[in-house]
Amino acid sequence: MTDPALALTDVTFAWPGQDGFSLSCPNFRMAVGESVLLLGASGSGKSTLLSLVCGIATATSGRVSIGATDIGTLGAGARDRFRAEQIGVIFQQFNLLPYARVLDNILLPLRFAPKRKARIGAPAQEAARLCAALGLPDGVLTKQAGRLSVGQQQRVAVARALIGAPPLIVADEPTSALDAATQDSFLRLLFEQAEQARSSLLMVSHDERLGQRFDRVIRLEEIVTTRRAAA
Ligand SMILES: Nc1ncnc2c1ncn2[C@@H]1O[C@H](COP(=O)(O)OP(=O)(O)OP(=O)(O)O)[C@@H](O)[C@H]1O
Repeated sequence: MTDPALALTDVTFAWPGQDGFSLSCPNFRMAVGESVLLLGASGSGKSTLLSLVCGIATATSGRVSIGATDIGTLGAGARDRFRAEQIGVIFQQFNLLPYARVLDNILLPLRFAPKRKARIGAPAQEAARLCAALGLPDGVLTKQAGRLSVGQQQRVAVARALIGAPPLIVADEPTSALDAATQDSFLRLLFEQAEQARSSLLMVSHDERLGQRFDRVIRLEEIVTTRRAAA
């Protein structure tokens, strides 16, 4: 039997601190190649859940598995390497290095992921292919990332997540800064490239209009129970 792309089983987690926010997720699974949109209001715990999926935060109890690997069994260094190899992350604020060239930003995850790098013959050519497929202009690879428009930076963040075809792409509100027409073309390009790489795609958003393209649309409260320690 094939392992799911992602499986959360009996997961609990609490942020430290007096007004600690905690959540539990008894069971959430994504099949290989599946696309899922998780909807939730601001502050409902979407980014917290993604941090658990990426191993940036570690569950207090339960299991978070990517493919066959329970990431809770990995030490901090091994978890960082595993994330670089297996997960393409698109952050809400893109997290590009503004003074570095676009090319260096896109190739950054490969530096920590030799197997992901080995999947590509020529990294610079693959970066150029992704930029063209994502509608970025010729010559963009040598530009400083911080000098691009917001929409272009968003596309660079997608190219960085997709390079080397990681099995799982995780995206935190990646369209929040775009107008409706740009959102649509951005999502189309993201889906095309994720499908080509056969990556599963987990996106969180508060925007219900994004749902049409996804295999499944789930409200966070369907899979997660949250609590705040202090009222
Ligand atoms: N690093 C942190 N340390 C302590 N508490 C945190 C931390 N990050 C988030 N929280 C708590 O977790 C709660 C949920 O936040 P989270 O960012 O997961 O929600 P969200 O649904 O992604 O919100 P938004 O849509 O506004 O980004 C917050 O209200 C906050 O109290």
